[in-house]
Amino acid sequence: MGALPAILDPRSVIILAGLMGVVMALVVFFMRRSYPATIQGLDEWSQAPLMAFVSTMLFAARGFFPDFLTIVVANFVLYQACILYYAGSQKFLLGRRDTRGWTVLNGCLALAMFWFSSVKPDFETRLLLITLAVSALFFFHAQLYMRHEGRVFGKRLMIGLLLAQALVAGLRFLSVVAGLAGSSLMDGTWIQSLYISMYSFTVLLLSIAVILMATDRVHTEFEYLATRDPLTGALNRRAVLDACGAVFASGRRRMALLMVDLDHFKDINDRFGHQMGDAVLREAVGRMQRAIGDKGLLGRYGGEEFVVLLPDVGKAEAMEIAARLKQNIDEPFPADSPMAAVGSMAVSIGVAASESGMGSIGVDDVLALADAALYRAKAMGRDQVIAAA
Ligand SMILES: Nc1nc2c(ncn2[C@@H]2O[C@H](COP(=O)(O)OP(=O)(O)OP(=O)(O)O)[C@@H](O)[C@H]2O)c(=O)[nH]1
Repeated sequence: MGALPAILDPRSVIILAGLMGVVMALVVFFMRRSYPATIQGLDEWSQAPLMAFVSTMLFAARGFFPDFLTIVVANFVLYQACILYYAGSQKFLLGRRDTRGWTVLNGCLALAMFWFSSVKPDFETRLLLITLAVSALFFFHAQLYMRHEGRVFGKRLMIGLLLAQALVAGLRFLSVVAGLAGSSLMDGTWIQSLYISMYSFTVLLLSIAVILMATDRVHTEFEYLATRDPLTGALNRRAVLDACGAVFASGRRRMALLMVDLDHFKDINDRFGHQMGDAVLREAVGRMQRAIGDKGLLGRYGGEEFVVLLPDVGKAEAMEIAARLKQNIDEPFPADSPMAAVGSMAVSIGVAASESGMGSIGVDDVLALADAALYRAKAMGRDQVIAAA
């Protein structure tokens, strides 16, 4: 079996894989420069293929350079490249990296490679050790993504690649156990060719997966920025009006809108400063979100005025939600809160709801109805919920 003819010349494949790695490293490097700093991991992901390139050049020089370089250093650098890919994923997914354990393992591997190449040369044992270590690292790497899986194609591609790589390394390990290892890296056994070809494709596809994931993240961040109020994180006016328009266009029978305005907010600014006012606004939004839950959307209409869009909610439930919202806002600030000096907030709410469809009435008309109810709430002394006529 080990004597099956080579499908591909291992040395050419190794050099080609390394060159592909360099091209991909450059692509990720230039991406990193134009992407926002919030997209983490690109540094590691652009360095990893370069390291892989160095290691492949060393592997390809087997027979020309001393064994220490083409075995001990080459394997060390290759494993370090795999660790860097993993570190990039940790930063991308978790915002921090910790690969110390894997680096220590790599140090031990290097010692073993030295022992089994210079002191007691044994190709099979070297192969057993490195394939086991590679398989374990790729498996752990895949697991990291499985714990953070999203519906993003890049992530799924990443998981597929990492598992395939772990599997091929595992197969190569078993081939050694079964005595099919060949006698050196340049032996063209089928499993050797599979392993090396798989590796070269992985270098290319890993970088593509990385580019897909980072691009998707940038897209999500920009979308978030374009639709959110930067101070409070609530939807901005345009986004909430768009959402209202979409709900109206869907022809639902039941829906409700709340217009919410903090009472005497100017006093808070005047007495405690604008920054305290900002903190109070953020706190108010958090409390309102808790009252709304997944029943609807909250948008900042302007200043200290908010809109709550409640699709599929009738008048009675809208009044309940408004009451809960007011109750949450009324809750005094705890003594240990940075806003304790303010004491508490109050809010006025106007509610417009429909049980039987809006007929020819448009978004603007319903907003005007809710606004008129809010105006009445203010006129009647504030701190209350009023339903539109
Ligand atoms: N801190 C802070 N203040 C804001 C922001 N946007 C608007 N304001 C302030 O909100 C205040 C709103 O004042 P008014 O419209 O008089 O409303 P009010 O004092 O709440 O009075 P009523 O609504 O009538 O109860 C103004 O002083 C604005 O400067 C913001 O983003 N941060």
